[in-house]
Amino acid sequence: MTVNSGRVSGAQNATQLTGNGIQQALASVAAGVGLRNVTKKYGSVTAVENITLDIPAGKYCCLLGPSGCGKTTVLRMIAGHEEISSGEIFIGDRRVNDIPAAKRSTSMMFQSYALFPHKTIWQNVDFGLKMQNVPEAERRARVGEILEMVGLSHTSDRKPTQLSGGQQQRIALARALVTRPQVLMLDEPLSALDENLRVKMRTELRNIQKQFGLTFIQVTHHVEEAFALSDSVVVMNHGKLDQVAAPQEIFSTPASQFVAKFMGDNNIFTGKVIQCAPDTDGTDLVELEIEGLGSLMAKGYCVQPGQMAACSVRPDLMSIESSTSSAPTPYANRVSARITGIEMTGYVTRISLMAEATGQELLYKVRTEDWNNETYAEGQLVTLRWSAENCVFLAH
Ligand SMILES: Nc1ncnc2c1ncn2[C@@H]1O[C@H](COP(=O)(O)OP(=O)(O)OP(=O)(O)O)[C@@H](O)[C@H]1O
Repeated sequence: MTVNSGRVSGAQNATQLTGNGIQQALASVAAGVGLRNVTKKYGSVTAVENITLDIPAGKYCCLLGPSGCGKTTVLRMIAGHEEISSGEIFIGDRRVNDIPAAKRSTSMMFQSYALFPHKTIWQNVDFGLKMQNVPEAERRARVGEILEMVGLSHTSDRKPTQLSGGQQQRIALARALVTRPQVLMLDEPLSALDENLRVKMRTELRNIQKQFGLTFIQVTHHVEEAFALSDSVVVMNHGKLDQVAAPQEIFSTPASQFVAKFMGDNNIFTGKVIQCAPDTDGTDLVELEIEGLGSLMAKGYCVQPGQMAACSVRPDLMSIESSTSSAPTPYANRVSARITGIEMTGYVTRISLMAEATGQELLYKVRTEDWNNETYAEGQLVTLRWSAENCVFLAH
């Protein structure tokens, strides 16, 4: 763990600083979480609908989705802060439906840190142990140990306002972990931080989770954050699970139009399935007829021809050629589009386009270094092209 000053502390040094004691203590209690057909209704509002989910012990899982999709409700139900309407929740082997929050062996870390302003850092971290009536000598050892783990022993006499945002966040983490929870819940823990600190702190969270083999479940609506942190991402849509998979899989093979859209920049085309042919890798090559654009080829699992469906292509997996080019290309998919905007964002340049025939807005992303060798200009008509392999068929 690196603090603002560049000093090395916490996660990287934890074993060295504290021996294996704390590592073993934390890792040995980490437990998986299971939800079985869990539903939550608030009056006529169904916040979470019949979800079944397994989060393995020692893994980092992010609940990702737009505002109101039910992420926080899932977190609160696991923690026991919200009663479930039906279904079952397990932490490790324990069915916790009827176990109150304080006895579930979970801890929650909030966006606002929720540190007590009038207590010292030491007292803040000690608070949970005191509530659990842990004997004083043990409390002293455990608070000292966890403060060392996050590299902030020297701040123990200070008040929270005398710490930086990043330090406060680390104290909030220490306070959540000092009780040695089986599962740590994190409710948007990074959203109060500025961009630079957010990236630094998410690396620290991930390092600590990995090094100590903890089970972390985090709520976020930031795609990049979920990708950077998670072993497994749970994408939620209107109270249901749309996709549960490793970040790489969600990025390369979104399971639904909703997931493809939520990733942000994907180009999505909606149309009718014309025909399918089995491909050598067990998937199907699917031909879609897109009104105004003609035929597009995608990879996925076929549905009944005639059915409406969609396909999605990432903006970095397209390429561009002059509309006057007559050279044959191996690309199955070609769309004529006009450049409407060029944005250099650093490593990547984003080119906005509009499909000439339909007016659909499209996005092409390219390494700035490569774009600088091109002579395309705003207003120019070009051809966007991409292969069937890079085009994901989306049945729903
Ligand atoms: N106490 C409540 N009473 C009534 N409806 C609620 C209550 N809490 C949440 N809801 C509703 O349940 C749905 C899911 O809410 P939830 O807070 O879980 O969403 P979320 O994905 O965490 O959203 P956000 O990212 O904005 O926090 C929403 O429609 C919300 O309005």
